[in-house]
Amino acid sequence: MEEKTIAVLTSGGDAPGMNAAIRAVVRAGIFKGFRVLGVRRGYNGLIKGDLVEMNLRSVSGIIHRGGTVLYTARSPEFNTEAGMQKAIQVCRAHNILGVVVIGGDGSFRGARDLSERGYNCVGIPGTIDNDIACSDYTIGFDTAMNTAMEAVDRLRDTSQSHDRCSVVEVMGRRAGWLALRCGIAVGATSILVPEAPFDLQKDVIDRMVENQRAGKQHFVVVVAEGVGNVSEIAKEIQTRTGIESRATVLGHIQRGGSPTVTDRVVASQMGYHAVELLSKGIGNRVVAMKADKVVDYNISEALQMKKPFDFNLYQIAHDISI
Ligand SMILES: Nc1ncnc2c1ncn2[C@@H]1O[C@H](COP(=O)(O)OP(=O)(O)OP(=O)(O)O)[C@@H](O)[C@H]1O
Ligand SMILES: O=P(O)(O)OC[C@H]1O[C@](O)(CO)[C@@H](O)[C@@H]1O
Ligand SMILES: [Mg+2]
Repeated sequence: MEEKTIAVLTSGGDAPGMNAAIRAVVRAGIFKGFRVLGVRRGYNGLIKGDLVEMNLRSVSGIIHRGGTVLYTARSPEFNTEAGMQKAIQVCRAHNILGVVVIGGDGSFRGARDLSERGYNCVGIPGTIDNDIACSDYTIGFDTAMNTAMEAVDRLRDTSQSHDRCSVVEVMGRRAGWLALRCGIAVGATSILVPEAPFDLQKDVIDRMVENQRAGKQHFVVVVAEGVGNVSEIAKEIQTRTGIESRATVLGHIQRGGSPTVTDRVVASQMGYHAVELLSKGIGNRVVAMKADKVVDYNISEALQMKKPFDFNLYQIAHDISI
């Protein structure tokens, strides 16, 4: 009798906690009697057949490590019918009946397409952006927030010593979740996110001047990547307020590092749940966290959902930062 085989891959930007998810998938898979294959470098590995046999020990000592031991990639080829067909041939050749895809929304589109062609896929939200609409939480978000917060705490030390304004860019091309929470945690004077329109004069400059009159001498402005160029924003702030302003881009530092407890635990729960679905012959699902419960959704439905930005928290940040 042929062995039942499942595969696991990581795709899109890496996120701390992806390794914990891989570990859970491999261990749960073996526990449920599957042969488990690791696919290297996302969908590129599925196209090329870059597969590695996973056993209980191949995921030892990785739960605390950032990045992904399976490597990750963005694969334009998988987005084409020819690329998809190559991947299907590889799945067929290795008798793969299901694939766990750990990644973001783009990766889930690939998982949906593969499911529609007969290969059960289950997505696990792994991205520091927390921008998966169907899930309250995405693996990597907590670690990234803490990394960004610690970095801005350090910036604050120097901006305080020099009576400066620190304009800090945190990651998030289309999502301001990281900026919002990090901004509150560091007591930023202003937080700029792509979801909320802003007026530089009213929402940043006037607030700084008002705060300065009340005795504040240093400032932190947190800006999400998608909002615009932080060097230009810093220059504009300096010109209009006369307060010396410096820009810092935190960049990929936010994607690395050892995952927090939250990321390790959520990754373990989601990995286990994904394997449970596959073991019941269920695919075309995204695992999600809703009100502290692990649930799952149809991928197409999940991709159509909208995640309303937390304007209430945004307002709180605004009101308590004067
Ligand atoms: N519409 C699609 N159809 C098939 N595959 C897709 C599609 N969109 C994306 N993919 C595949 O998923 C990969 C990852 O997508 P993307 O680069 O958008 O990252 P992501 O998973 O959204 O993660 P993040 O945005 O957090 O970095 C793409 O390189 C591609 O291989
Ligand atoms: O590392 P790359 O490919 O430049 O992608 C950067 C993007 O990926 C993310 O880190 C999400 O994975 C976004 O916050 C950021 O905009
Ligand atoms: Mg994405």
